[in-house]
Amino acid sequence: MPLALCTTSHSPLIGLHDPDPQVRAEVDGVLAEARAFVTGFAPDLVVVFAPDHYNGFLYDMMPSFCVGAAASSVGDYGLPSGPLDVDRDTAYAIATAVLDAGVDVAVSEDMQVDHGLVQPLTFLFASLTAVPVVPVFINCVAEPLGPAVRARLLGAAVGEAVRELGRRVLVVGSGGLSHDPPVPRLAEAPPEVVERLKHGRNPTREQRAQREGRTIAAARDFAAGRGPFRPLNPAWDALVLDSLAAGDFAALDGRGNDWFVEEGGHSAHEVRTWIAAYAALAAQGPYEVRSRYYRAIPEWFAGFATTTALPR
Ligand SMILES: O=C(O)CCC(=O)/C=C/C=C(\O)C(=O)O
Ligand SMILES: [Fe+2]
Repeated sequence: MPLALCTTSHSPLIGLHDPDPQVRAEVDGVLAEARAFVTGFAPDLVVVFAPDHYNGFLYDMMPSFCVGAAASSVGDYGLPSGPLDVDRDTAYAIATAVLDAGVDVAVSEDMQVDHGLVQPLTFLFASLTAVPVVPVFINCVAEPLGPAVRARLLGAAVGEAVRELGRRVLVVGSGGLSHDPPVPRLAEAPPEVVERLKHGRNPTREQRAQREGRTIAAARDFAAGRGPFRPLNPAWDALVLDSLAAGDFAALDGRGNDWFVEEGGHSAHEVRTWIAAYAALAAQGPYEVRSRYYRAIPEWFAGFATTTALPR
């Protein structure tokens, strides 16, 4: 049954701290091509593997993976807020099949999602509700993290589940490759940030503006070569892209979490969403990458990449 894939980096800084206009236009062109690819495929369901940045998933209860049976966008970084058109029955069918396959996934009847999930929907559909969606959260920031291979097993189980549906399913992976933006870490956070990481859902408009202002200021520093952030790593990004394009999951399966951080920065764990999406596609058999774009964009704190792929 038809399946297609689009993976893309996201960045909260898009539109708020842009690179040179030529670079912005280049990325807009790539995303327009991805949109055309998706329009041509005409999915009737979108399964999105995405992280969260302490907006919907906090330390009061942090699962490794969670399938949303209902979800709404918090509207961070100027993105649209409100409900997604979640296909609840299919969300439960996928969660049940994934559990049966031995991957412990949580379920949410009220998932809050942030730019990590919303941006790819706006890139590809310009809307939160154009096509029914099943959101699949993958924890990529809140330590302790399980090994990245678990994301592959999750993706493979989701791929097996959607194979049974007899529908046109687009799988999406959303996350940067190498990048080290200022996402707080519990172990080194001051008390007021620890409190936010545990109980900081639904911040006030002022609190959200403050957080977003700090991210923009950090991006200014990073683009100017200042600050404590790890550099982007185009060579590592190429290794990840090459491995996924070749279906060589073994190149990533055996890697420890420290490897991802050392090579790509703390948020490089977001490549778990790409691993899951490609593993879902691989569940259908051999695949072929149809487009691949990469550019290191410090203004967005991102080794920014977008790929599309189809079964061979
Ligand atoms: O608490 C905050 O607002 C931390 C900043 C933040 O969420 C940054 C996110 C960055 C990305 O999503 C990214 O570059 O992938
Ligand atoms: Fe992110």
